[in-house]
Amino acid sequence: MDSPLIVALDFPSMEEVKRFLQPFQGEPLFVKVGMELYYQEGPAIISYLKEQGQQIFLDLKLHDIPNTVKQAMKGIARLGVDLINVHAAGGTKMMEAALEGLEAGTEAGKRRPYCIAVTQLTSTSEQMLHEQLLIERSLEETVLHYASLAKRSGLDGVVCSAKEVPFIREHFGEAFLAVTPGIRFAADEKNDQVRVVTPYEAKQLGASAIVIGRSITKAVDPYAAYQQLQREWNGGKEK
Ligand SMILES: O=C(O)c1cc(=O)[nH]c(=O)n1[C@@H]1O[C@H](COP(=O)(O)O)[C@@H](O)[C@H]1O
Repeated sequence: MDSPLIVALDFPSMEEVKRFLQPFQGEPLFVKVGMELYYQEGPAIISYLKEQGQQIFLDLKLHDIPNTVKQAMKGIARLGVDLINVHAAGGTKMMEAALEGLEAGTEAGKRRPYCIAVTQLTSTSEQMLHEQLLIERSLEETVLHYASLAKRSGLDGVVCSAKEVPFIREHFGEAFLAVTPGIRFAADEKNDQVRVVTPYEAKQLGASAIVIGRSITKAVDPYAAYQQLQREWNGGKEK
């Protein structure tokens, strides 16, 4: 992945995406298209963003029986996105099927999209894990276990909080991608996120890439906020 700063385009329409991207003209980004945008605009939004030279993380968090995921991934690979995700909770057979589908749908001679597995959503707390999901192990143990399932299935990495990246690095090395949402500037609201870190901390903790939405998209000046993101990632002091 070329750029480690992934901006979540969590907008309801292509018009709003165009408005947001206006100040970034001529500066291709790594963007994430998630459920809100993709379920409204479909493959057309991917074509548009590719024409604009953007790298694309298509965040659809697939989680279904292996055959359904495999067939869906064939179509996703044909869209020509750079990165896609599944839920590790789907298990190793589902993750292996995801890769088979991606390989089958990728044009000959091209690299298949990178595929990473969501471990525990960054909106999940340890308390929620125990009380709602009835998982007795600690959050770190669970993330590590799901990461080992992803690794065993041949996936390229995981989605987790930057807080868990040191454990991931210790067990799976530097090449295994650790893509981390739940990113906020120090002064920002957490909103629905729980396991939150700043861009500066995420870099220090060893994240491969960070995913950031509202701290940029809802900023008074999104372009200035993106520049702050770049500064922090490059070692600038937090404010
Ligand atoms: O897979 C994801 O991208 C994802 C996984 C996760 O555990 N937590 C998480 O927040 N995300 C996504 O990352 C983005 C975070 O957005 P903000 O909270 O606005 O920065 C959203 O689009 C989420 O859907």
